[in-house]
Amino acid sequence: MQPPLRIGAVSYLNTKPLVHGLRERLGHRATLSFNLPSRLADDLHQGKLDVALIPSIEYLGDPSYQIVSNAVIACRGPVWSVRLLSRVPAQEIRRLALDEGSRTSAALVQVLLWEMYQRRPEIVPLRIDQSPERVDADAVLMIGDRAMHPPPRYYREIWDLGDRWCRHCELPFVFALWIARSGIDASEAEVAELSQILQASRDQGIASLEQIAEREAASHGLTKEDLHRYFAENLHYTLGPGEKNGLAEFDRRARSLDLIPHHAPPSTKP
Ligand SMILES: C=C(O[C@@H]1C=C(C(=O)O)C=C[C@H]1O)C(=O)O
Repeated sequence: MQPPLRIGAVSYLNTKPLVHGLRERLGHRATLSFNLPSRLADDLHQGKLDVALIPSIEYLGDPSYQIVSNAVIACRGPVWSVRLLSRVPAQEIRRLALDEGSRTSAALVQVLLWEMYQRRPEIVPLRIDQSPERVDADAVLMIGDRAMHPPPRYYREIWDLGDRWCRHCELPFVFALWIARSGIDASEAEVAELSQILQASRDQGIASLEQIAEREAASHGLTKEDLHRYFAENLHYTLGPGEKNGLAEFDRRARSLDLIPHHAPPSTKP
């Protein structure tokens, strides 16, 4: 019998509607684990996962990667959970701290700063356990659950990067996609079946947004109304023609700044 596929999903609230009932649907076919987007990307690349919900820029950086579902994390306007917090006017940012969990938004903020102000700030990391107050930088990019709470101090400018991109380009933005690496131990029929399962979980999740919001809100310090609005109005979960155009546009702009990762092939893939 072939070993179960190893599937990795993002550990943030934004992914709850995509993984609704997923474990049950997968049964013995696959294992499901959760992690930060950047770690999922590294684990997929190193062959520690077979399929994962990874940052879109990582997909753009590896031509051998295959999209396995039209279930995605995207937005068509303000996204709420991807924010630039700047202590200085954005055109004066010299040192920028990037959330360690991010790859796509980390590139997106650099694309926007370049296109709007011709600025290429020095980049430093914002560790996952580090508060934005404690980093020595003019501005901080934060994503995921921690970016959803009001920042604890005064910032000169706060950007919602979903909103900024959508207004700048008049296109949706795709943050993450379900990707299979090449060489996995699964037939085409099994990948097609997985694709159906991921879509069914998304569809079921979208039909259960109130229930998910009710279940998750309090433990994340949010009201169920706000969390429901995040799922229903900020996030968009289907890769349609607009999202594909947005992804192609992001590819072009990030590539022109050399922000697409160049992956050397890993020496051994287990
Ligand atoms: C909207 C979000 O999308 C995410 C942003 C990602 C990135 O910046 O690399 C990757 C996966 C998504 O979880 C968010 O995390 O808030």
